Amino acid sequence: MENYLNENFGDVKGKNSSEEALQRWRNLCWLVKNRKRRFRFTANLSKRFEAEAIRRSNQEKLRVAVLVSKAALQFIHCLNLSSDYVVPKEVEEAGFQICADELGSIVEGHDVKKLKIHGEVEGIAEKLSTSINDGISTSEDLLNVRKGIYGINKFNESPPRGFLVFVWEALQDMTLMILGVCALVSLIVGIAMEGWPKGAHDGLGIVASILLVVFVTATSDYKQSLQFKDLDREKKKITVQVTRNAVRQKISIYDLLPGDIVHLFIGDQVPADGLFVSGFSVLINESSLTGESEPVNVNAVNPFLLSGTKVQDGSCKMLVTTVGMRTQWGKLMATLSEGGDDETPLQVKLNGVATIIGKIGLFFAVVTFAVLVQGLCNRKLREGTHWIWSGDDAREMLEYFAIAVTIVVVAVPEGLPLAVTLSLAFAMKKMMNDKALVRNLAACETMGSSTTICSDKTGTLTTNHMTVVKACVSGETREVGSSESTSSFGSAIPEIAKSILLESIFKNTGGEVVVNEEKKVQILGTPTETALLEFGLLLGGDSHQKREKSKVVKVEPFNSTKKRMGVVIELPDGGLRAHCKGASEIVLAACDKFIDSNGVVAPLDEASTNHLKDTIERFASESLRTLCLAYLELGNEYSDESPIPSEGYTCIGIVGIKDPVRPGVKESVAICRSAGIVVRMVTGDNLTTAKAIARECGILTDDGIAIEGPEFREKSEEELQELIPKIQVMARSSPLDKHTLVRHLRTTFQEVVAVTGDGTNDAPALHEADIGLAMGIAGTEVCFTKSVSHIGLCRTSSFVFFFIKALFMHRIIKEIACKII
Ligand SMILES: Nc1ncnc2c1ncn2[C@@H]1O[C@H](COP(=O)(O)OP(=O)(O)OP(=O)(O)O)[C@@H](O)[C@H]1O
Ligand SMILES: [Ca+2]
Repeated sequence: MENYLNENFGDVKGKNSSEEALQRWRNLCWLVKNRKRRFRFTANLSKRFEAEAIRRSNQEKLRVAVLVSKAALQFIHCLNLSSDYVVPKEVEEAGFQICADELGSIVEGHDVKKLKIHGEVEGIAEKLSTSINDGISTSEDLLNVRKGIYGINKFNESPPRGFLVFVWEALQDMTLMILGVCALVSLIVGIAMEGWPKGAHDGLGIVASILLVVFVTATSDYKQSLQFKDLDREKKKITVQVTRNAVRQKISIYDLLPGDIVHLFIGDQVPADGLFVSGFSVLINESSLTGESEPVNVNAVNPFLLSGTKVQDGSCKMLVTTVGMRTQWGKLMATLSEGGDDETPLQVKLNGVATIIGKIGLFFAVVTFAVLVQGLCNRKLREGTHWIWSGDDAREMLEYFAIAVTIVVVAVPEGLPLAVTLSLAFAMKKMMNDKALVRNLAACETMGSSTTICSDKTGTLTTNHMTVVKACVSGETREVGSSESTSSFGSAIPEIAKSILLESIFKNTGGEVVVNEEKKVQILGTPTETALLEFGLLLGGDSHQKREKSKVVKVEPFNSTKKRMGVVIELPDGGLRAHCKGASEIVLAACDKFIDSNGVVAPLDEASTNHLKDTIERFASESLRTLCLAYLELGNEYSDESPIPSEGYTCIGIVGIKDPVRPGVKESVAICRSAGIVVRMVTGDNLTTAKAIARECGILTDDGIAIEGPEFREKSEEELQELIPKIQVMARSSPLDKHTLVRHLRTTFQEVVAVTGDGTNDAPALHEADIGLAMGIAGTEVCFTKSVSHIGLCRTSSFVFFFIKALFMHRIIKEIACKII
C-alpha cells in the first residue's frame, strides 16, 4: 500500500505542485461518492486555467497599450490635442470633472494622449477634486458621494451559500441516492403487502437514517464554510498609508477611493489602479497580473500603476484613479475567489487511502450481495419455489441490496480527507487567535515536518523597537538615547558637525515626522528610520524647518542589496550636496574624509580609519546595529539624470542602534534544537552584530560557522556541500544569498525548510522555502515563540479533532446500520 500511495499520490508537494499532478491524483479517485464534498476547499483547477487565460490576455493588452502609448508619445508634441470628452451629468453634479470609465481607459490602456488632454496627473487630480499634497477631504458626505460615483475598492465575491445549498450538496451522494431508491421501493412493496403503518417501518427507517446523515453532514459543512469565510476576511485585512485632509494615516485598502494619495514602499502591493505622482527608482513587478516577470520602470513618463502588481524597488506617491471591479485585478480576484488552496500531501495520501478502502469496500459489498442472493436462490431451489417469486422475496432481495450499499457507506471513509482539511482549518483558527495568520492550509502541515528554520534577525529574533543608544561624531563617542544624554552629546560636538548630522537625518530618510489628528508628533517609517528620526528630534532638530530649507533633487531609496540610501539636495544658497547612509562598513569604505573634533573636514588617514572601524566593531559586539552617515559636496556639476556618486564622501559619524532580543527566543531555539530542528540566522546586518545576537539566542555554538554574504557568494558548489551544514549565521546577506542558501538546503540536503522574514528583503527566500513565516506589519505581535510553539499545537489539535470526528462518524454509521439491518 505504501508503495502504491507513493507512486500514485506522492508527487503532490506541500507547495507549488504542478497542475498535472493535481489533476492526475483527482482522476485516480474515480470512486468518489460525492465529488463536490470531497474536493471542497481544494484548488479549483478550471478556475485557475481561467485566471491564467486572463493573465495572458492582460499581458497582450498591456503590450499593445505600451506600444500604442510609445507611438503616441512621439506624435503628441506635433498634435493639437483637443478633447471631445463630455463629462456625464451625474458626475458633474457630484462635483467631479471625469467619470470612472474615462479614468479606467487612461490607466489600463496606458493612454498618454488622453492623459495629456486631461492635463496630466495634476489635471486628473483636479478633476477628481483632490489635491496632490493634501489628498481628499474626509467629510463623511463627500466620501459617500465619491463612493457613489466611482465605486468601492472591493471585488465581487460569490454570495455566501445558505444552509439549504449544503443540504442539497450532501444529498448528491451516490450511496445515499441508492439508499433513497431502496427506501422508496421498500415503502411501496411494504405498504402494498402489509398495509400502513406496519409495512412502512423498514422504509421509514432508511429514510430517517438518510435524513440524519444529510443533516449532520450539511450542518458541519455549513459551519466550516462560515469559519472559512472568517479566515478569508482576516487574510484580506491589509492597510496602506494615504494622505487625507493633509494628514498621513493608515487605512484599509477596502476604504481607498479614487482621488486618494497613497504612499507606496518597496514590497507593497499596489492596492488600486492609479498614476505615479512623485517618487524615485520605482520598479514594478507585474507578474501577478500578467505573468510577465520582467519588472517595469514607473516614472513621470510611464506613470501607470496597476493594482495587484508589486513594488520591487523604490518608493512613490500614487494618485488612485480606479478601484474594485473596474480594475483588471478585481476581475482576476473575482475569478479566483472561488478556487481553494492546493491539497496538502497528507490530504492527497489520505484520499489515496480512502480510494483504496473504497475499492475494497465495493468489492466486499458485491461479494456480500452475491453470497446473500445465492443463499436465497439455494433456499428457493430447495423449496422448489425458484420459479415463483413473491413480494416477500423481492423485499428480501431489496434488503440484501441495502446491506451491500450500507457496506459501501460504512467502508468508504469519505470524511477522512475532509477531516484533515477541517483539522488544519481548526489549527489555523487557533493560530489566528494568537495573531498568526496562516494563508495556506498546507502550511500547518508542513510546519509540523520542518527540519530547518532559517530566521532573519531584525524583527523576528529581535523586537524591532529600535533606539539609537550610542553615537560617534567628530571623534566623540557617547551614550545617547535619553533627552539629557543626547543634548549633552549635541553640545559636545562641533556646531557644524551637528548641523550637517541633522540635515542628514532629516533629509536622507524614507520616514517622516508628522503631526497626527490629535496634534501629536508621530514618526512614520521603518524601525531603523524611526530610530534615527527620534535621535534627530532629541538632538533638537526640527524636521519641518530642516525640510523646508533645502529641496530634495534626487533620492535613491534603501534596498537590501545595496544596503545604503542616498539623496541629493539643493542648498538654499546654491550648490548641491549628496547625503548617504547605510551599512557602516560599506558607507565608510566610500569615505575619504571626515569631520574632525574641531569641526574641520580632514582627510581620512589610517589612524582615524582604524578608530572608526574599531568603533563599529565595538558597537557591533554589543549587539548594536550600526549605521554610518556621510555627505558629499557636489557643487553645480551634478545632473539629476545620473546616479548619485558612490565615492569621495565625508564621514559625519556612526550610530549604534539597539534592537533588543525578543523575550522567549532563547527558549524557543532550545525547543527547536531538542526537536531536531536546526535554527540558522540569515541576516542583512553586520557580522559582529549578528554573531553577538546569535550567541544571545543560542543559535551560534562553538562548532558552528558564521559567514558573510559576499564570501558565501564566491564559494564553489563543492565547497558549499561542505560548508552549508555547518553554517549557523550568515551576515550581510543580500536577498539572493538567502534564497541560494534555502535552495541548497532544500535540493541538495533534502531538508524541509521554514523561513521567517519580514517579507521584503526576505521575499525570495520566503518564496523558495517549503514554508514561509512572514512577519508582516503586525510582525511585532506575531512573535517567533508563538510560531514555533504552534508546531506542536498543529499536530495535537489535528489529531484530537480527527478522533472526535471519527468517533462521531462511527456513532452515526452504527445508528444507520442498526436501523437498516
Ligand atoms: N533605512 C535604511 N537606510 C540606510 N541603511 C539602512 C536602512 N535600514 C537598514 N540599513 C542598513 O542596512 C543593513 C542591512 O539591512 P537589511 O534590510 O539587508 O537587513 P535587515 O532586514 O535589517 O536584517 P534581517 O535580514 O535580519 O531582517 C542594516 O544593518 C543597516 O546598517
Ligand atoms: Ca528583514
